[in-house]
This record gives sequence, C-alpha cells and structure tokens, in this order.
Amino acid sequence: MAGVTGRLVRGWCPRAVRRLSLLLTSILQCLSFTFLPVAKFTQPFSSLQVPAQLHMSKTAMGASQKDFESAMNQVKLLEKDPGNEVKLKLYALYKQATEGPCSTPKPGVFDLINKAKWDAWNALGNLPKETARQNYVDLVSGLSSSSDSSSQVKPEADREQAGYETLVMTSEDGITKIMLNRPTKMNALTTQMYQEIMLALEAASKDDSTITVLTGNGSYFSSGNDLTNFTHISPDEIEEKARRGAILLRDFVGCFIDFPKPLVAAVNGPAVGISVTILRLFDLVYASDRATFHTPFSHLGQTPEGCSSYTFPKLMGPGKAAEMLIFGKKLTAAEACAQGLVTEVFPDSTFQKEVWTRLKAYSKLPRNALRISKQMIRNHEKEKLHATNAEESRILQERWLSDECMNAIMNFLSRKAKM
Ligand SMILES: CCCC/C=C/CC(=O)SCCNC(=O)CCNC(=O)[C@H](O)C(C)(C)COP(=O)(O)OP(=O)(O)OC[C@H]1O[C@@H](n2cnc3c(N)ncnc32)[C@H](O)[C@@H]1OP(=O)(O)O
Repeated sequence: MAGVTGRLVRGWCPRAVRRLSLLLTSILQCLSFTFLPVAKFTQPFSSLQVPAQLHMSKTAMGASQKDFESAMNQVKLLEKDPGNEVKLKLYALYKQATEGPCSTPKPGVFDLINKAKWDAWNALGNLPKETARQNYVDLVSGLSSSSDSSSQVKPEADREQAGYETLVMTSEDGITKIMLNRPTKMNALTTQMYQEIMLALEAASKDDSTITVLTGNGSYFSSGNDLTNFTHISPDEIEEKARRGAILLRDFVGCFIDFPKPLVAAVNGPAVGISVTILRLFDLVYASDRATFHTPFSHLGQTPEGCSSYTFPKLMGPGKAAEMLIFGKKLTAAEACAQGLVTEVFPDSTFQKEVWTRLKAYSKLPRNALRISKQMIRNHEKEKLHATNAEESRILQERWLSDECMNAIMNFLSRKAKM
C-alpha cells in the first residue's frame, strides 16, 4: 500500500505521503464492505400478516397454539420473499390472532408502511382470534409449499415479486423493473395502482438493485390518471374524495421526489398526464420513437401536477412549458428530447434491446457512487419540489370540484357510448 502510494506521489513531503496512504487504506477498507456477499434473505416476518377470505376450512376445529407457533417459525425460514401484499396479510392475521381487533390510532399519511400495516389489520374487523390463527397457519402452509416448488424452477435473480395486481415487479442483473400492467386500459392509473407503485418504489429503494426502472406493458407507457377514479361518487362524498385524492397525489409524487437510487423511465409508447409530468423527477428518460407526450390538463378542467408547474418552465422555458401545460400541445419523442424532457430516443423496433443493454452496463457501476451522485444532483431542489407538489395537489383538489372538470370527465366517459 505504502509502495503504491509512494509511486503515486513521488516528490511529495513524507507527512503528506503518510496521510494519503492512511486515506487510501481507509477507503479500501470501506469498499471491502461493499463487496461482502449479501446475506441470504431470511428476514423474519413474525411481526407481519392471511386474508380474511382465507376461508373457514379448518376453522371449526381451529389451529392449536402449537400449530400457530410452528407457522411463525416457518415464516422465518421462507427462502422467497412472499411480496408486500402477503406480508401485510401475515402481519394483520398475526396481530388479530394475538391482540384481537385493531384498536390502535391510525398512523399519519406520510407513515406509509405503518399505515399500510394498520389498514390491513383494521380491515379484518371483528374476525375472531381463533379464525385469524387458523388463517395464518393456512397461509403459511401455502407459502411454504409454493416456495419449495418454485425454488426448483426459478433462478434467484429473476424472481417476479408477488403481491401486486396492477404491476409486474422483477429484479434481475442489478435492475428492479416496475412495469405498469393494465395494457387493455392503456395503463391508466387507478387508485390501487398509485398505491402499488408507492409500495413498489419503497421496496425498490431498499432492495439490492442498483437501478430502478418504470415502464409500461403493451402499446402505451400510461394514459395518466384513470378518469373512472372520478365516477361512482355520491354528491355528499365528493369533497371527501377530492381531499383524499389530493393526499394520494401528494404522497405519490413525493415518492418520486425522495427516491434515493437512480430512477429510469423506459417510455415504451405514448404517455399522458401525470405519466408525463413526473418524468422530470427521473434521472434518465429513454423513449421509443413511437412515444408521444401529452398533458391535456386544461381540456379536462384541471391543472398541472407532478411538480411540472416548476420543473417544465425551468427545463424548457416558460413559452414551451405553456404550450404543453396550458394549451395541451402533444410532443413527439424527438420534440420532447429537444426540450430536455427525454434523454434519448430509440427506434421502436430496437427500443427494448438497446435500452436494456445500456441499463445492464450501467447497473454494473459502483452502486453507492451512483446513489450518492444522484442525491447530490437532486438534493438542491428537494424542498422546492415538495412545496410545489403540496401546492399543485391543493389546487387540483379545488379543480376536481369544479363544473369544468366534472363536465370534461363526463364527456370522456360518454364518448364511447356515443360511438
Ligand atoms: C390522484 C391522482 C390525480 C392525478 C391527476 C392526474 C392528471 C392526469 O393524468 S390527466 C390525464 C388523464 N388522461 C386522459 O385524459 C386520457 C384519457 N384517455 C384517452 O384520451 C384515450 O383513451 C387514449 C388517447 C389514451 C387512447 O385512445 P384509444 O387508442 O382510442 O383507446 P381507447 O380510448 O379505446 O382506450 C382503451 C380503453 O382504455 C380506457 N382508458 C384509456 N385511458 C383511460 C383513462 N385515462 N381513464 C380511464 N379509462 C381509460 C378507455 O376508456 C378504453 O376502455 P374501454 O372503453 O373499456 O375499452
């Protein structure tokens, strides 16, 4: 070590050489931690949760305390992460079986994980302790057998993460891919989808991957907010729905603002509304030349979100931002690239191959350096982004109650009926 340092700094004073040598030694020590093998995933889920609908099959007999304890031990030995949804079910059943119905105060909206756990437990209502215990045992037994069989066929690196209904989440080659999966509805974002994306981002931020990618299944990246989110609401519920929608929007966009690792959008096709505005919160945006970028907010009686009222004028100047955000001008992929919204455009025929080859190469770069550099670039404006997000959500809450907005949504929904 001292020899290497000595060669590097020939001609320096001995004290400086000693200091540099010490510094290099400590850097190498730190790096050695980075290369330690990742411990096998055996995180205990004992504090986590079986669905209420996991019927009453054996409930009449009831699982014994011994069966229950043995199921808790089995959970700790699971080799495959059963996914967030199942973990939440395990958690809720465990709490119900041991403490009875949920009576603790509801965690705040920003406390995402504890709120999801509280919601799952609370959803079990007055399910009797014995039934919860039996359902827990049934669920774990199902998990153990499926984990036995799946481990024989699926390689560790390519496991699809269970528990999402509107997404497909996979981790492979240091890349976690979150794929929007409602291709027949152009990946329009339902309330459930916003929530699942938040959970997926939370999981991706903590997993071993280097890069996280958001993409769409089918011909669209996403057609934005699902306009049916605004339907089936009785007049006395409207204000409460708008209030909750604004909270959901703020939390959703907040997850992108705070995401700690390099985040890439692989825009496989047209993008509309919120799926366009959040792109400025990604570190790289790769687009197929078939993609278009459309924010028809005024047409819908709505206003910009995803921090675009701040990021777009800063990126492309107020005039170009106004064309998009106020007048709803749709950009081609090449135009979006010229405005800096898209990093690079690829021919649709080679989009997948080129993007994934590029990302696989990037994912081999030192993970911590990528993460720290991303945070250095992003930290400057985080506060401003959160303030913008809160303001945009507040204004949209009012817009959703306006006649302009309601009429525009009714027009869209009645369009098919008129055809
Ligand atoms: C709490 C969060 C708030 C966040 C606020 C966000 C603001 C926004 O995102 S605003 C943008 C909202 N999105 C739109 O305005 C797009 C609406 N959709 C369309 O204009 C067209 O569907 C589209 C141009 C995307 C595609 O047109 P086509 O190629 O003609 O396909 P179809 O219209 O036949 O679509 C197939 C199928 O999907 C349904 N669909 C598509 N997008 C949406 C959507 N955003 N909301 C609800 N449903 C959507 C469409 O109705 C069709 O369904 P079926 O009729 O049942 O086949």
